[in-house]
Amino acid sequence: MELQDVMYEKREGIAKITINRPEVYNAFRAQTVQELIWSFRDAWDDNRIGAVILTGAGEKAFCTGGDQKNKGDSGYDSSGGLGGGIGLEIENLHRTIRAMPKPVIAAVNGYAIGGGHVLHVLCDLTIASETALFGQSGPKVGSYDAGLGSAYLARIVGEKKAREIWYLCEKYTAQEAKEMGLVNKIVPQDELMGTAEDWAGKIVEKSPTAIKMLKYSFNADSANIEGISQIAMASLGMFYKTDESAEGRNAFVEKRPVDFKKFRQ
Ligand SMILES: CC(C)(COP(=O)(O)OP(=O)(O)OC[C@H]1O[C@@H](n2cnc3c(N)ncnc32)[C@H](O)[C@@H]1OP(=O)(O)O)[C@@H](O)C(=O)NCCC(=O)NCCSC(=O)c1cc(O)c2ccccc2c1O
Repeated sequence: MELQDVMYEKREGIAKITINRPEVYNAFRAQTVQELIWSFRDAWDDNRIGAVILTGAGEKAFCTGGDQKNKGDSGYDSSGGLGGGIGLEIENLHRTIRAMPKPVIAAVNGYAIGGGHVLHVLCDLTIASETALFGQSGPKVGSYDAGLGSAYLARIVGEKKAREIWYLCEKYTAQEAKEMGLVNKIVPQDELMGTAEDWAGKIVEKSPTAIKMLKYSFNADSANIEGISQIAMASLGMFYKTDESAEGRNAFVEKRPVDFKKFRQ
């Protein structure tokens, strides 16, 4: 596959996948998600690879979720089909990160917001730069991830904190995220990739079968949430067609305060 939105490299048993859309803070469009799936699947299929690092280009953002400028009145830019009605194959991307038998390390170099936050949550490990900022934003922009993005998040940070994260849509520092158990390690920005590579290298030295079985075992406990995700994504496909959802996207794109008052019933 010819990659436009993603950079993909493999070295010494480690695959590195970089979302490369810094002009929109590494927000993803349908093409980006397809390229991410392709890259993860290649790393999955390559027996020389033992661990994957996911990061974002530049120093501003890891990923800020769905590209709001590429979102039309019925979802993102590639509607229907495998996108399940939301126009993005995000559910397949989530499943691929979880199902691949090799640990995925998120190297969070800036904002991890919205669907970008969900991506790091689903990675096996998260290493953050001191300047990283974390948070959900769906309810501000007319969206939600009512599957793995909420229920699996609650497994990590606890029910109260997960509800706070989604209901208030605040941003949290790397230190706050670490205290919640969302981040494994914080390092200075210029040490981020070196540390991620160091951790990945330590994994690559281990028994691949042991690592695979451990990942499957950790996943098994939350596997039922994938069923909830299917229902959530299907409902989102319908929600994206509403004026309420459009108001959230329009307010962001038009850089104005959002007004959901008229949708309160
Ligand atoms: C991340 C920010 C807080 C940064 O704010 P700051 O003021 O520092 O910078 P700017 O706002 O000026 O941003 C710089 C530049 O980048 C553009 N940009 C940033 N994020 C996006 C984005 N997501 N889409 C499109 N463009 C973006 C921004 O417009 C600027 O460009 P200019 O040309 O105008 O200079 C702040 O940027 C921010 O809050 N961003 C929005 C983040 C957001 O709301 N994301 C969530 C969207 S919903 C989502 O991600 C989502 C994805 C899924 O896949 C789902 C799947 C299933 C269920 C739900 C999903 C879901 O909700």
